[in-house]
Amino acid sequence: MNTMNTKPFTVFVEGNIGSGKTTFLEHFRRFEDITLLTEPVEEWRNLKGWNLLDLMYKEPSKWAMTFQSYVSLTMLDMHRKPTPTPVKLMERSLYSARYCFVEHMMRSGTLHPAEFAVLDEWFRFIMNQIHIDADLIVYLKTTPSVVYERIKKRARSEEQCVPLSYIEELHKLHEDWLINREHAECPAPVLVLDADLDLSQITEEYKKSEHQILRKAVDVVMN
Ligand SMILES: Cc1cc2cn([C@H]3C[C@H](O)[C@@H](CO)O3)c(=O)nc2[nH]1
Repeated sequence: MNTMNTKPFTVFVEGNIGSGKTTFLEHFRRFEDITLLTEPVEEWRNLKGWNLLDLMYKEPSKWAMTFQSYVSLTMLDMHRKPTPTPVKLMERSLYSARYCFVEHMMRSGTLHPAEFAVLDEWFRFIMNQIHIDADLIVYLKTTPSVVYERIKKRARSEEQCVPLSYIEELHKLHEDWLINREHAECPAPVLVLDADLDLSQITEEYKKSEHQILRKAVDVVMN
């Protein structure tokens, strides 16, 4: 239990669509000292009966603003959720929302510059007023062609029209952020895992992060 109400050791799990984030989080389900917060996709698929994810993929220019506004609200809710454990693992963050998805939608013209300006003001306000920070980012690094095949196999209905070019552009934005470190506002150390590995081999990769995350959890509890 995180009885001293200290801030938990916070980990963001980041990566492209289909990079295995949910699978990675499930690997930690068995540790009672870790709170897992998976991406609230089901909320994006059903907000009072509206499937915003599907609307966004079907008519991006019309629905990207609405979708990304709601994504940001649900991510902020996750960032703010009180955590009863010394460690908190979150799937994605307001950072990947801004630096990867919103950035791409602005660069590709899916978001009108005025819409982008509003989303960027919300992001800046939240960063200045609420101080959302990570102690560690786990980056599930993948090759676009590998995750593209997984997306096809996973067959989440809304994603079937996603072209490889979109995956490649999202990959580049993740690399700019997490490998080239282009955004100083998010200084957390990054642990890069090779997420191209298939399920049978990737457990070794997860064990690498397990040690680093759990050791930090002990530090948080002991100090
Ligand atoms: C923070 C954030 C997550 C996220 C996911 N998505 C999409 C990518 C996947 O198809 C689906 C689930 O991750 O939602 C998005 O368009 N914008 C996002 N922003």
